[in-house]
Amino acid sequence: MVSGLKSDRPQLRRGLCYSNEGSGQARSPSVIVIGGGIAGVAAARALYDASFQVVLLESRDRLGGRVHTDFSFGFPVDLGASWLHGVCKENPLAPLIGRLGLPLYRTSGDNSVLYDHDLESYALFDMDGNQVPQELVTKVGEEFEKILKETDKVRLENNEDMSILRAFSIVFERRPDLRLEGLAHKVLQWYLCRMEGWFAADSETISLKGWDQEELLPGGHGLMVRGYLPVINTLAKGLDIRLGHRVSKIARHYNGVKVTVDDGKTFMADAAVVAIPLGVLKSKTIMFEPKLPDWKEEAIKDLGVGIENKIVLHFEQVFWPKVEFLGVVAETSYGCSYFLNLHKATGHPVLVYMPAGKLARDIEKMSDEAAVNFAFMQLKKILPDASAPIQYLVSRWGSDINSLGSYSYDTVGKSHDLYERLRIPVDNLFFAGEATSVSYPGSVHGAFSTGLMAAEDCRMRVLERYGEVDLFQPVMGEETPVSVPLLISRM
Ligand SMILES: Cc1cc2nc3c(=O)[nH]c(=O)nc-3n(C[C@H](O)[C@H](O)[C@H](O)COP(=O)(O)OP(=O)(O)OC[C@H]3O[C@@H](n4cnc5c(N)ncnc54)[C@H](O)[C@@H]3O)c2cc1C
Repeated sequence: MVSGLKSDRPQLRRGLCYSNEGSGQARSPSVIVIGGGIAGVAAARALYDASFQVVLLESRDRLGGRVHTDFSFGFPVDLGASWLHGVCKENPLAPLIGRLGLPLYRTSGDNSVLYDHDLESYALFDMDGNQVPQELVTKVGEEFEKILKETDKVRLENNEDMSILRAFSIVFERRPDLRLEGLAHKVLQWYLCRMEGWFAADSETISLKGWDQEELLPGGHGLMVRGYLPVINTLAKGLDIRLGHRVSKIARHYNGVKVTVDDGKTFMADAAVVAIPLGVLKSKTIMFEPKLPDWKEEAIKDLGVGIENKIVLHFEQVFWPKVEFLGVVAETSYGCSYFLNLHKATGHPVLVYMPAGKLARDIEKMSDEAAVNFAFMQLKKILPDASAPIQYLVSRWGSDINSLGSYSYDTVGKSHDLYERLRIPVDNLFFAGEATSVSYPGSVHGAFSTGLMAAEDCRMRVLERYGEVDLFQPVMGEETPVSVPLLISRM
């Protein structure tokens, strides 16, 4: 339970002795949070409520990071995260979403195939615009599950890791009866395409050993109908936030940290929470002094980061079937595609094209207009009478220097404990963000939890140094969460 929604901040206690570059002034413990995504904002909120002096440095001119609700159509549309994965009270974000009264629209329930789609929620078409019969979609969905079970056997028999794609081909060699032909094969490729979307990566790079190690909460998947931004804004209320502050150097000393931003300005504190994306850490654009230990650098290098994007198309009116997803099946998963129908959840005539992996990377090389045209051409294949969009939005999470990727995933041959290694603190640096979440990587609720965890570790460590652990409120665990039911429509 985040204590961040308390309106009255406990009184700062004085008397902790902190030497700031020789100033020797008595002051309260202090922390710099780097990165204003959900992880950073949650950490900053928790430490502020635990009476720390907190400053949050964010490189963009907005908060939220990979939570990005855009309002340029006159209503909220999420260009980054839009689902709450696991619509249930066990979800770490549920108390906050419940208390804010934010409605959720469930696109799939507990009976999801693989992770995020159930069999009733979509309409699939071939390239000629013929709808795939629903019985075939259901049958192939069941076959897909059987194939996945067979890959499990392959995993158990082999010490060496391999890609999901390789495991599929081994299964087909052993069980030719699971091979599908013609239209059924194309539908199977569509399932694979959806699986690749979940990891934002291609099946030849996803680890057989690691792909299902995350924890899936019950309750299916719910779209945040009013966008995710209210969650960020609530957590950020009253904090000292410096937008447009791109951190370029993080130096740690025996008694604190010194953080430098692009224009040379420096900030000092007892500790820092580093809540920047894995892609940015990989790019080495932030200098750590002294350098991070080898085990941390290796974890940064080895954990995968994939790309998923959204091309949001706003139409004059609805001309498509009333389903959650529209899909195009093809010979290869690269050729398949899908659109999320936002009309069902929000009432607005909007379709969201969502490419992932290599396709997303290829589309990022195009101009916005060309990307929109590409998505529209996919739509025209299945609905030849489709009218052109009146407005659009295009995300570029792979090339945006503030993210350099969409979310993390397990690559072939690398251990799942990389997430934990990314999280482990180094001296007075505490790490947070989706890529530090062992249980829920690549998600908003996972990133949120790591923010709280880093805040609590930081609080303990800083106060232990002064022998003051009992003087300050714990970051979490003392409040009994108020149970407010989630507002869910569909199912
Ligand atoms: C297209 C897409 C769809 C997604 N869909 C879902 C979904 O439906 N449900 C779900 O649960 N998750 C989804 N995710 C994943 C989810 O968005 C992320 O896991 C989560 O938002 C990550 O939060 P974070 O705080 O770890 O990182 P971020 O939100 O990326 O925050 C990091 C912050 O650090 C800032 N920063 C970067 N460099 C610097 C620097 N040098 N100095 C200072 N600040 C810096 C960034 O600007 C950013 O604000 C999706 C992601 C994408 C991209």
